[in-house]
Amino acid sequence: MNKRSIAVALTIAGSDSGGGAGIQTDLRTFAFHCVHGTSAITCITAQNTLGVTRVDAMPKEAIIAQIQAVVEDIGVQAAKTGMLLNQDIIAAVAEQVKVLQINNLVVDPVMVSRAGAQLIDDQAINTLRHDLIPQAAIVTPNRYEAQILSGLEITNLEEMQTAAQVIHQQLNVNAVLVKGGGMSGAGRGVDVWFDGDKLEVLKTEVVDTKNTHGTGCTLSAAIAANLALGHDLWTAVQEAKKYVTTALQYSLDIGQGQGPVGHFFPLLPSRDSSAHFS
Ligand SMILES: Nc1ncnc2c1ncn2[C@@H]1O[C@H](COP(=O)(O)OP(=O)(O)OP(=O)(O)O)[C@@H](O)[C@H]1O
Ligand SMILES: Cc1ncc(COP(=O)(O)O)c(N)n1
Repeated sequence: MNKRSIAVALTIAGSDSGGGAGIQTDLRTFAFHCVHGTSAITCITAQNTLGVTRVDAMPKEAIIAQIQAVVEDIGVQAAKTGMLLNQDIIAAVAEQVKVLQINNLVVDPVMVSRAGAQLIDDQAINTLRHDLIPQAAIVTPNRYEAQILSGLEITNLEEMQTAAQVIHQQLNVNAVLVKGGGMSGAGRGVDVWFDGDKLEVLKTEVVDTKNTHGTGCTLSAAIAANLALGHDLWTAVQEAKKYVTTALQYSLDIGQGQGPVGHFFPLLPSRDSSAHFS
């Protein structure tokens, strides 16, 4: 049989039963990039477009076993973390990243929902800050997460830029991308990059849709996929930003609340096709 070579990426994240965020979104994003997706599930959420109704954590040992099973046999060129839920899980994941020498790690520090609600406790945030984020190639906080990590209030682009620099310095992390999905007006969709050298603003058009569920997961998974493919970090971030913008343009109007972004847009016969969107 013909042995094909393919890049491999790992997502360490939670399951979203509604398929709009978490593991489900990450694997679709990897697949779109022709990267083989592997996963370590940290928790199971009962979730839909209206919100989360229940969360069950996986046992720490089960999470460690999943990571080891993937890395020790298959090997990964890049990885991302998403919802890690509690301090125990964050510490276990940080330990595995170190011991297994997982490179090209994208940390999406899922702590606060877009609506501003804190999802993990203060102890967990400390462990994220001290044990996991310093091992990342890049950390991708949203507006509220960047406020927590920097200790600064963020209301405009200038404050996003200051926060990115403060996070870079205080957390000793290689690069920071502060995401602007939670900003208002024209600032929505404007992200800020800082790597200790270049301070860059990533701008795209504002996509006018309520269906933005899973944008953060999609962006971090796309960065990981591009790193797995061998792109440098800055290129990976720029490509991922383009991808999430198009995915937003093709977001899915399903459920009664906030629908997910669409990952396989080029495969759809037509945006207006009633067969797909009715
Ligand atoms: N309406 C929009 N138009 C254009 N880009 C957007 C829009 N909303 C979010 N984005 C982009 O999506 C990416 C994810 O950012 P966001 O701030 O939404 O992350 P998040 O809060 O982690 O996401 P989530 O809503 O999935 O929790 C960023 O690149 C951001 O600029
Ligand atoms: C399982 C899971 N993981 C992550 C998020 C947040 O995701 P996002 O920031 O992309 O909305 C979520 N809602 N559910």
